[in-house]
Amino acid sequence: MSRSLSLPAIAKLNLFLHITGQRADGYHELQSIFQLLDYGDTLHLSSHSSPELTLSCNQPALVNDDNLVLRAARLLQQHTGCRQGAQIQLDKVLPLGGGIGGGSSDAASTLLALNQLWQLGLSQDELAGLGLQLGADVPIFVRGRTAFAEGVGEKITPIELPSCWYLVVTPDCHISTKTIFQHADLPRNTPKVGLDQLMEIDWRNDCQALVCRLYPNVAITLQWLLEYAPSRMTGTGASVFAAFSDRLQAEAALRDMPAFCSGFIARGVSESPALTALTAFR
Ligand SMILES: C[C@](O)(CO)[C@H](O)COP(=O)(O)OP(=O)(O)OC[C@H]1O[C@@H](n2ccc(N)nc2=O)[C@H](O)[C@@H]1O
Ligand SMILES: Nc1ncnc2c1ncn2[C@@H]1O[C@H](COP(=O)(O)OP(=O)(O)OP(=O)(O)O)[C@@H](O)[C@H]1O
Repeated sequence: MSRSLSLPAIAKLNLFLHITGQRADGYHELQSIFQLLDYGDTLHLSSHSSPELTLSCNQPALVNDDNLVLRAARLLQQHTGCRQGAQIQLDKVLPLGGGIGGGSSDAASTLLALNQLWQLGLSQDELAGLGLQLGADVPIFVRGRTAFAEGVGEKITPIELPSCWYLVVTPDCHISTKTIFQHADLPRNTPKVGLDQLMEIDWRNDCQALVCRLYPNVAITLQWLLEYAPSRMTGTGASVFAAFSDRLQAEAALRDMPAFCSGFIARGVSESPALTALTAFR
């Protein structure tokens, strides 16, 4: 029997990002707050009884075997031995390589949706574990909560933050996460501190100074946004963001952004709209 489901795949911001060490396998240990937003891509999925997986996308260049949507679907088939397949359409709106987790969120929503459509009954812990094999940012989207995160981002403590509007602006440079994490000049020894203390100090992103040096357009964009409100970079860039209590103020800034940028405004949410949609589907 064919079943269908549409799920959002929303963006995240790293409200701060501390790099606290490096593991033996090269991955970096972090402390961060992942703020989920109510804005992102949409996935439309239909299951069928043969194992083929097909992907279509409004950005045809993203249709390839390495797309995280297909990698997530294949991983789920391999892990469970499931012989069902799916036709998946990805409506992509999030910028690529923006530090807002677009690909990771697509992967997480694919895992959540196919677990439902194929009636696999995997727990959230199992799906988060599978997600971690695809990328460090995938588990947070599987769990679907704004959270304080440690480890490589997989040790998650949900938190409630005051609701506000975020302006997210992405300059026209594509930054590879791997390149930044492998750079010799990246600071890697910020001391680990408790969440209570982190809520008291000024927030910063340990990747920001290096990225601004390597990509002048990120530095220019940040300087521009700082005229409106306290601003920072998210993840390994290239996007920068600022919080506003009033949407109109965020809109005024968006109208003025540098010509080489794209941007959007979104509300910070405690629960991912993907999780909300999934609960309604059950
Ligand atoms: C910067 C963040 O976005 C913060 O949320 C994430 O840590 C990045 O997560 P991601 O994009 O899912 O990254 P992955 O696809 O897992 O890793 C890409 C590459 O970045 C490096 N990497 C990534 C995450 C991490 N904690 N340490 C690392 O050193 C690794 O070299 C890896 O090969
Ligand atoms: N579904 C997908 N959407 C976007 N990019 C994808 C997808 N699948 C694979 N990719 C590849 O991953 C690269 C990085 O994409 P993504 O948008 O997730 O970066 P990012 O926002 O920097 O992520 P993060 O915040 O997790 O570091 C893209 O350039 C693209 O080649």
